[in-house]
Amino acid sequence: MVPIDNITGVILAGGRATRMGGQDKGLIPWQGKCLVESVIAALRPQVSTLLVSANRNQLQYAKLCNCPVLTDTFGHYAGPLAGMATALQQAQTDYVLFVPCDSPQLSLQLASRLYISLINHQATISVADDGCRLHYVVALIKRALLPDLLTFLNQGKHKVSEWYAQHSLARADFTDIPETLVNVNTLEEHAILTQANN
Ligand SMILES: Nc1nc2c(ncn2[C@@H]2O[C@H](COP(=O)(O)OP(=O)(O)OP(=O)(O)O)[C@@H](O)[C@H]2O)c(=O)[nH]1
Repeated sequence: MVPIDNITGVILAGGRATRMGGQDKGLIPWQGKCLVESVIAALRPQVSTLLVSANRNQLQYAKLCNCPVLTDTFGHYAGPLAGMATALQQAQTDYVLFVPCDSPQLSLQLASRLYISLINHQATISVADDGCRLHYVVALIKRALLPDLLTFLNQGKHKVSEWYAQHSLARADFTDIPETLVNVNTLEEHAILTQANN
């Protein structure tokens, strides 16, 4: 059984979105709403508490998501790990499920697959694998890793894959539903995905 009561869900929305021309990705249109609203809808039933990690438009995120919005405390736009660290500090649960704000088709099996994989591999981090690549910011992480992450960041390091490589990492299999991990980084990808859903 997946311990939903013991999982905090965190939407990472604190990037610069340079490939999107600087537009805040979570707030771009998606099926008549903002993209982050689709992420929230998929994540909410799978976790006990929700948090958003953002470095701009915090009021808008708070209204749309109806949950606390955290601003990175480890440098401005220092990368996803900075948002993860801030969220791990705030979370009260043993597990924290991170998702990006730009993946509008997330599976309702996300938490269960990541959790089962983490337990089966006796890992501390579980990452979604679509068969072609790992989605580093779709991950279930044990909150107990916070001190280690702080040490890593305090060394001036920011690379997600480098930090993960220092830990026991499980790969959760999403090869049967890779479309649930698709994210939109550019206006072109946004247009293609919008068209595919019409
Ligand atoms: N909290 C926080 N989240 C971040 C930060 N950088 C990236 N993210 C989030 O992490 C996820 C993956 O980020 P990327 O798409 O690789 O980077 P990005 O800055 O959003 O976009 P590009 O500038 O186009 O690479 C997205 O959901 C981002 O919002 C950051 O500095 N802080």
